[in-house]
Amino acid sequence: METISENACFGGVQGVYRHASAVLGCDMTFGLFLPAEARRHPVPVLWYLSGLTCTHENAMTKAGAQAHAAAHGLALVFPDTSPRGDGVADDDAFDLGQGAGFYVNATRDPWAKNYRMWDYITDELPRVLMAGFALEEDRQAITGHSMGGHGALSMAMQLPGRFASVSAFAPIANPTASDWGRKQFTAYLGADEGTWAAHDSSLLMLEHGFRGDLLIDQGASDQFLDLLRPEALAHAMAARRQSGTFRMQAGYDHSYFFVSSFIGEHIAFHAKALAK
Ligand SMILES: N[C@@H](CCC(=O)N[C@@H](CS)C(=O)NCC(=O)O)C(=O)O
Repeated sequence: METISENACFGGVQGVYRHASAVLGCDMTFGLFLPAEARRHPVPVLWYLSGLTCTHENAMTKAGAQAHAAAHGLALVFPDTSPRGDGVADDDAFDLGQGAGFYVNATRDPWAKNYRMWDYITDELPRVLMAGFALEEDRQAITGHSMGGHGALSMAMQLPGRFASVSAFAPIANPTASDWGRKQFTAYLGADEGTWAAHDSSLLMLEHGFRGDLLIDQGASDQFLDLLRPEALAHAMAARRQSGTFRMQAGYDHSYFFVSSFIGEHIAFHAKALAK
């Protein structure tokens, strides 16, 4: 693993690191914030999965998360959103290919060779992190924005016991019924919609729910509401009688101004769940 940068940040360190990913078949870059406590003992960790067009850098520089993580003694992981590089398949559209891995393991060409973001986030990167840094493997939580909210919710529901809590900012809540989902699942997973359900938070909510603490924030003035379909997840939570909070935030759009407005509440929410 190569250190790209390490900067002092709220008493801790904001690092950026690169490693060779065997799962994705390319080099991957991630951001990791370690609070001051990590110098003395392993600390709990909050994963932040980003949305379309993002690298590890967007949330790391725009969400304003580090001050809150430092206050609660939490580490933050900021992974990239897809495999990268000249030899990795891509598409001209911003919502397919590099920057748009959708947190699935692709089974269709040309994507199958590198696009295994599910395995990367749930298996390979955790092993890299736990081996290399002072992190507590049994105290993890997950959040994400948009496509990353979809990834966070899917992983939390599919991996019971892994995450104490899950939250999401404007998640792609019902991708099997949205052009942010149907297009990508057709490309990555093929036309058989039976394989898609495992990656739809509203369907997973109806089938599994989440055993742990759950918080969703959605801007009521989000320009992508018709693609995100928050109502499907809200209906599923009610039908499942899922404990948790779903908030429509008046006036907020899809941007990082929305994320940064509520990140402090999300981090406090995860810190409380991780302290149980
Ligand atoms: N570029 C796309 C929108 C992409 C977009 O809004 N991406 C969100 C996540 S879905 C994001 O976080 N963008 C990067 C940023 O704001 O830093 C468009 O104009 O339609």
